[in-house]
Amino acid sequence: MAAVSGVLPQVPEPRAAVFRTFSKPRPAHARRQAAATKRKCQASSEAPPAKRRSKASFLPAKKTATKETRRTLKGKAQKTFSPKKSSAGASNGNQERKLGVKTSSLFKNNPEVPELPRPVVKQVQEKVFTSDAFQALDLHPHLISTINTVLKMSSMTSVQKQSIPVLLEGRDALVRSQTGSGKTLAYCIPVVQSLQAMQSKIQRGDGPYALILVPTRELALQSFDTVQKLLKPFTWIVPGVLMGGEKRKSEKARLRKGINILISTPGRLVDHIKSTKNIHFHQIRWLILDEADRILDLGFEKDLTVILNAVNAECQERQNVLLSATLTEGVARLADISLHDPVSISVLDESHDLSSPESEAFLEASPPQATDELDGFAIPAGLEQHVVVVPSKLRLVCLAAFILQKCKFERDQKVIVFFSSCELVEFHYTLFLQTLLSGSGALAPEHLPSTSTPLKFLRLHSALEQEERTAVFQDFMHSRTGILFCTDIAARGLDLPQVTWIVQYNAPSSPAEYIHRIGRTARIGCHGSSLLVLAPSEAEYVNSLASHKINVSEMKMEDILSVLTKDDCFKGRRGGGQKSRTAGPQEIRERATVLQTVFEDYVHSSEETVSRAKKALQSFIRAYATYPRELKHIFHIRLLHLGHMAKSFGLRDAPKNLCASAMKKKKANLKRPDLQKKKTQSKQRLAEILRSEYASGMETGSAKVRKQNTRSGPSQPRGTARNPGPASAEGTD
Ligand SMILES: Nc1ncnc2c1ncn2[C@@H]1O[C@H](COP(=O)(O)OP(=O)(O)OP(=O)(O)O)[C@@H](O)[C@H]1O
Repeated sequence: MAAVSGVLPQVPEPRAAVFRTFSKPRPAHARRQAAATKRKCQASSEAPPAKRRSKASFLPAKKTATKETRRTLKGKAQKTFSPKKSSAGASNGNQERKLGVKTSSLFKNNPEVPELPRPVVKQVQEKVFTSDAFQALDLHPHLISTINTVLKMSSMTSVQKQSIPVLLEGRDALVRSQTGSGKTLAYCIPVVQSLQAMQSKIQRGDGPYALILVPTRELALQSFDTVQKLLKPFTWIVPGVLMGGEKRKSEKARLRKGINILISTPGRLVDHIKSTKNIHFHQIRWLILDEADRILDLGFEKDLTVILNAVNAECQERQNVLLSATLTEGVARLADISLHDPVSISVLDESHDLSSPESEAFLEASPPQATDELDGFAIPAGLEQHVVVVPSKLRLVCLAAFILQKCKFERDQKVIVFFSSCELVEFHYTLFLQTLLSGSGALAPEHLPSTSTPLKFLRLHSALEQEERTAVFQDFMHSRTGILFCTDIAARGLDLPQVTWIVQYNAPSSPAEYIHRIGRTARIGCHGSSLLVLAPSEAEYVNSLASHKINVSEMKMEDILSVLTKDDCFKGRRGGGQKSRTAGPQEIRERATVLQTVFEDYVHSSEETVSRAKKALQSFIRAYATYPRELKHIFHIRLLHLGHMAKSFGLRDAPKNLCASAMKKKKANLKRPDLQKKKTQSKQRLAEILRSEYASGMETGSAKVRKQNTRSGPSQPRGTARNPGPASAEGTD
């Protein structure tokens, strides 16, 4: 068992203070220094993480931007929404008049789709499997037979082959390998092996021997499931999971009885540390941080400090293991000073020669050197990445066409679509449910897609009731087909079998999140594809990805839209009911316009639906404002055409007060100091909401917001979440 390090060098980053507490209690002067840094951290951690910190605002940053936006809005009012003027070509205008729709031209006045940069990058790759069987390891025979018969696995993956022996030796470790390469078992097997082998047999009442922290509730359930299976022959070791959304009382009871391998989200564990007498850590032998880079994110800092202080106060020696597909140099540096003699395990193959022995993995005794983000992360070999550039007005029809293509005209497709906020998920989920599903929609029954494969829409985000969240997760997990709309809560760690496509409808806020999102497909040596949707002004993002060794190939929007010619439910009245044999660009445009009209008709069918669309648009703009500084030159509100963007929410007009009212409010607030205090409070509340995924679900702040949203009661669509409120641009909703 590794002894943990003593006095640590001073590290300026606030995160370092948290990380230091991996160590056992330190001398007084170091403690004083750490306390001061911790106070600083705590103060700073009141605010949401830097990339989410910018206040949810849709105010243009500069005067010039204001002018531009006004011009945009004015222009929009003049140019669009007049059936006479609408022109996807003259014939399209005719068609619209015939249909009596108010849809403006989707294909006019769009910015030119730029030629995409084609940087040549050599992607980092890893070999997933080895030829070595688990029998090669020094494991209890019952554990091996459980792996073989219950988990139905025979040979080890590269990361398992490298990690398991090292961890069984008692070393601290930093483990990095690509998504879907078997990291969960890489730490679960050594934990179970070491605990079952303890000389004095573990008693349930001893409490936790291993603490596994994961960022989301679904991941907690998933890891719990794996541990439970491995423990089948070792019934005296009791696993347990703590996560937000469950009744605190029942968790307390389970803690009282005893949990030996405790899997938890940080927020919920902190709640129990603060409020549950029966929780103690004096037996802890293992501390595991799965998705370590996420857990060490600023948003978790406060919780992690509480947890590590509680553990350090009671336990002197333990093994620390940090794992992720995207361990950055920053995390490695912190680990270097905090862990005891850690081993860095990185399964990399930059040579692309997957057959060479060196390609399997390399192992360094010390110091740990997780590759810097800039060096690139490994991407599964079976993953084909695509990008499509779509003018803002056409985003919605393009997404719908892509989904129809995959899930209606192809078999056994399972698609995950990532959005940047809960509100966006809710809006698109309801819209597609109401318009594209038989019997429920704005399309007249004879105009419904003659779905051979029925479409199945699901959605997952942190504002759903836990019960529904778990049900959706299980449903999608066991479905052969389906479309899951979600936020980044589904981006990390989830192992959903047979996902064929990942769509990033809103671009992620970092290359790491890009890697984790696409990593929900092409797992454990399988094949899969991903599609990133960009606006013309965002095309430069391809270069940004390339600088992280991420290679995407272009897909053409016209090719995606052409699926609409496969089903005559999208045909206008012109040209009778026959299926068109030769679908030219004009035909595609007309059909896209019909589909857009269906969306717009639904959105404008009631004040309620218009209001929801407006809120979703606002949520999009707020999330857009949270891209980190280094991406602001690509993702900046000033670069967006709000009128065009409104169209992608089925709105016929850009909400006029979108910018103006927000600006008025800001000016008025500046003159009223009494409101400044309120503003700070609401900022804090926003921070709470942003972090709700990791919270216990018992905080008063977030509960209030949920309650407010519940009040909308009957007006909410079926199954609508309690709080699809403001959410971050990534994984914290
Ligand atoms: N040795 C093995 N043989 C066959 N399948 C395996 C093996 N090890 C793990 N798997 C399976 O591979 C899948 C991915 O494993 P896991 O979820 O642990 O990946 P991961 O590396 O943690 O991914 P992520 O980085 O996305 O969290 C799971 O379905 C798991 O059951």
